[in-house]
Amino acid sequence: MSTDVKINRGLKGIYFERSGVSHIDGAKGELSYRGYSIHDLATRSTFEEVCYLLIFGDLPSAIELADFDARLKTARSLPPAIYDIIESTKAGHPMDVLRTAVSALAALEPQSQNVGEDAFIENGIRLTAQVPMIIAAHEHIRNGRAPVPADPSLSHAANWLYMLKGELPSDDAARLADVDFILHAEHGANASAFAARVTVGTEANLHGAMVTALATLAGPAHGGAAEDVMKMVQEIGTPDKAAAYVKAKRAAREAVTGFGHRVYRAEDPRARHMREGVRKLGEEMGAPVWYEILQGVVEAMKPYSRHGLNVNVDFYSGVIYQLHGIPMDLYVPIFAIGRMPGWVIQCIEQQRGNILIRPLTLYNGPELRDYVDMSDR
Ligand SMILES: CC(=O)SCCNC(=O)CCNC(=O)[C@H](O)C(C)(C)COP(=O)(O)OP(=O)(O)OC[C@H]1O[C@@H](n2cnc3c(N)ncnc32)[C@H](O)[C@@H]1OP(=O)(O)O
Ligand SMILES: O=C([O-])CC(=O)C(=O)O
Repeated sequence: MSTDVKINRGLKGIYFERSGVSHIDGAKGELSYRGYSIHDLATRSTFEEVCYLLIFGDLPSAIELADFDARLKTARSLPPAIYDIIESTKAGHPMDVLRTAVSALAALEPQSQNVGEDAFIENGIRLTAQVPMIIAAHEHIRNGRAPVPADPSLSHAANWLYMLKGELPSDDAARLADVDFILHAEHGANASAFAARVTVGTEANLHGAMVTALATLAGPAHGGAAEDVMKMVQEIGTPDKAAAYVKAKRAAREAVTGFGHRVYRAEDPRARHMREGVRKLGEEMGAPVWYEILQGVVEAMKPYSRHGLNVNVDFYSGVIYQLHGIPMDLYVPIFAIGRMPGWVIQCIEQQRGNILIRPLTLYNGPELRDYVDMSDR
């Protein structure tokens, strides 16, 4: 057993592949998709345009966008058996229900077994349209209501809110959801995209990779952070208690949720758009206290920021969802709605010139020893 092997636990700082999709400059706190700054995309683009950009590599022309939008809208349907599966699992966490339903779609829709780039694009577009339908249907079914059918006249974000709430969202609410999806759409070799790539590396189909990605996103160190931030804000209760909360967490050497990132050593560039969203929405709704609590935590964390420890994308998103009256356990599924195109393109990149992803673990168990029969143990 070699002892001089360098082990990179958590694959920190390791390049395992090349990717032409998103670029993250962790030191400067910059992010771009296909060469376009996240700030331009968040202020000037729509989620549909960003999906097209991520999957096909360039911003769409008006005709290309209309065609892509029509494909997404045509895909807004679920086999009836999915509603039965949601009914029988309705008491579970929405992320478990979503993952189970996506897994069932693989068994129910024969085209999900197809592999190759065209199949991944086709199945990726279908799943991108179906994922919000599953989440919204579950929310209605668990509350004893019938699911709200999709409205083909609405954008992806507006239709999501319409299916969830059963009423047309305001333009501002739809745009905020649209921006949220754009900001969450893609982020390189994050844990869930990496997990999806591992699945595709075995030549498995896209639905299998999406199940892997959903399972991986659910954890509190990744997509689960927004839900935990909202719980933290509720626990803190009033802005004057934020400093004491942070002090106690740091004294116990516990992580403050919504802070920290494997790659960023400056503020996550996505956070600024969500921060502005919380501030504006809180003021408009006469509930500025949530924003004030969050800013109290940011202030109290400053002495601990020597490693560039800063807020990440999910520090502000939970409060936006709360102000929209969305249940806390839907926060991770909302992240998944936005991340669909990122996962799809990561899987497409993986299967171009595919290679099995199979690193090594350095053995540190017992030396070879003699087998002892049961009667002698
Ligand atoms: C969309 C996303 O997935 S973004 C991430 C969402 N997750 C969260 O918000 C959960 C809270 N954050 C964390 O748990 C971590 O920051 C992670 C898991 C995201 C990243 O962890 P790592 O890459 O292992 O962080 P890393 O080890 O480089 O941390 C550097 C230092 O900052 C500290 N640190 C990191 N995150 C936090 C935090 N949230 N609160 C307090 N201290 C922290 C570490 O303890 C470490 O300090 P030390 O050197 O004195 O021991
Ligand atoms: O990149 C990461 O490690 C996590 C993250 O911010 C994301 O997936 O959006």
